[in-house]
Amino acid sequence: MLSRLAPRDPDDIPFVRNFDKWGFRLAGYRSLWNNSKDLFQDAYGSFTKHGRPCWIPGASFSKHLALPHTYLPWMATQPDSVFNHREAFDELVKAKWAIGDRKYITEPWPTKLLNTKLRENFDDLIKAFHAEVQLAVTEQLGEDNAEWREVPVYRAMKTILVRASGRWIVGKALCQDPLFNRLTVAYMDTVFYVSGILHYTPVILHPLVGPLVSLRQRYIIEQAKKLVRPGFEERLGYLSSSSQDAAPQDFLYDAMRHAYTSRKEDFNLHDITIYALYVYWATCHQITVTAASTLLEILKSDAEYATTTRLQAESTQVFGTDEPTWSKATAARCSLMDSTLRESLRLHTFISRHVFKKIMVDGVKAPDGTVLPKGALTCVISRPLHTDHELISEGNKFIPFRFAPAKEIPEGIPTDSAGKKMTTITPDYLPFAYGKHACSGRFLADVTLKMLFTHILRHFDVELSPKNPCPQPVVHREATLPPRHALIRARRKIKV
Ligand code: HEM
Repeated sequence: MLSRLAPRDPDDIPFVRNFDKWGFRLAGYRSLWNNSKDLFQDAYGSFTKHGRPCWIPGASFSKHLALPHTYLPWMATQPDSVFNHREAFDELVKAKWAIGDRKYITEPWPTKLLNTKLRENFDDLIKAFHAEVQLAVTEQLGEDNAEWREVPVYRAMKTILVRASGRWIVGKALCQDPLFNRLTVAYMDTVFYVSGILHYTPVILHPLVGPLVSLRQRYIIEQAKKLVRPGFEERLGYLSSSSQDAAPQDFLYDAMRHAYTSRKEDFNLHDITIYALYVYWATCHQITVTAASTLLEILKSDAEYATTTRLQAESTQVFGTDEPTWSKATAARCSLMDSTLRESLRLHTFISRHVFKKIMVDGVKAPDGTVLPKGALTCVISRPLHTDHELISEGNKFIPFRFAPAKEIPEGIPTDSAGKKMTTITPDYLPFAYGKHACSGRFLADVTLKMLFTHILRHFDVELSPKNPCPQPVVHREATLPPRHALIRARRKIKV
């Protein structure tokens, strides 16, 4: 039935809210600016939920093609030469201005390097993160076991995760340098600032506006290069040495070695610094949003679900009272924590759409016969899908343990979603995207988030600050973020 109704000509694909028509066009772009939540809900409810693609208002006064999530298994079989995610990201992020150049996104080698590291050195990455996370948490939450410390949760999570991830990105010395970490955070924030402004600037003006809005980013890169230089020079020595055993095991060295042997044009301080900053942005931003949102939700849901008590009990059951030993296997045993994280990702992903691709060729035909136009930037609308009451009960409510194995779900909690893991991707759960370019770091994110929260809950009393008893996520244009100034208070537990 659907295939008979499917548009055979790309020009027949419908527009949400008729935004192609005069009178509706401006309203469409205005909604993207000030009410994207309702706009995406309409596109999902009227079209994509029912298996039909539609055009939605897109970046820089363009249009994007929202595809039904039911296309995903078919899309996953298509090569990058048909659906390309790097080209889509370049267009969305405006990499030339926001990152420093297009190549940092479009070149596949840094991601390949990272994927190899994630595959072959997973345990070393966990060890590096573990070594740093305890110091980073103490730095943010303090050591006082008498007085509460008020902590801005989003900033604290960002600082902790940047410092701890830095251990495997740039090594111990640099990841403990507060100035370098501040520059890294500033770089990450400026990526969004620059791409956000260009998102709402007509393309024709980008060559004028781009250089101006990216001035700050270029300054940050120059400052970061000064701090990376000693580590860069130290690593140069190892490149020519016959013994690699003593060489640093971080991304900085991996990137230098790769550029030295296979990519001479990138073998310089400038490019290697930006590749490292780009890796921070790609690996730390989403995990920070998840960490801050999850901590706030754990505390907000405590009264109804005894969330902190149950998570603490689980950690004692899995690890006893000794310092936990972390691996994929021990993390997998923390099923209540796993469920809490999946619930947080379901409700609080940073953006409302996922699986961005650019169609690279003519005549691409979807399984229902719809012909998709070359050049279109496609996405799958995710937030309304994640919260659809027909797919999940009480879809808009944070229910921390709903995904735990059925026998562990406390009484009174819906069991229709039992047994789904945080890292298991399906066409209706897209925080990590879908297909062969889905997040390859999700298993590391899984272990590191569990490590972080387990450490906090075991060593600190934590509660919401009385100054903000019920902090709510903030919708900013297309992004949903934890409230920037939300405070928690923390106090070190007294050792017994
Ligand atoms: C909660 C935390 C995280 C979320 C929600 C997340 C989400 C995502 C998403 C949506 C993509 C797909 C982008 C696309 O459609 O092309 C992605 C890609 C990727 N992520 Fe994550 N990510 C997280 C943490 C991490 C971490 C900690 C790492 C590494 C240590 C990582 C490494 C990667 C890599 C390498 C890719 C590119 C995969 C490829 O292109 O083949 N991510 N991530």
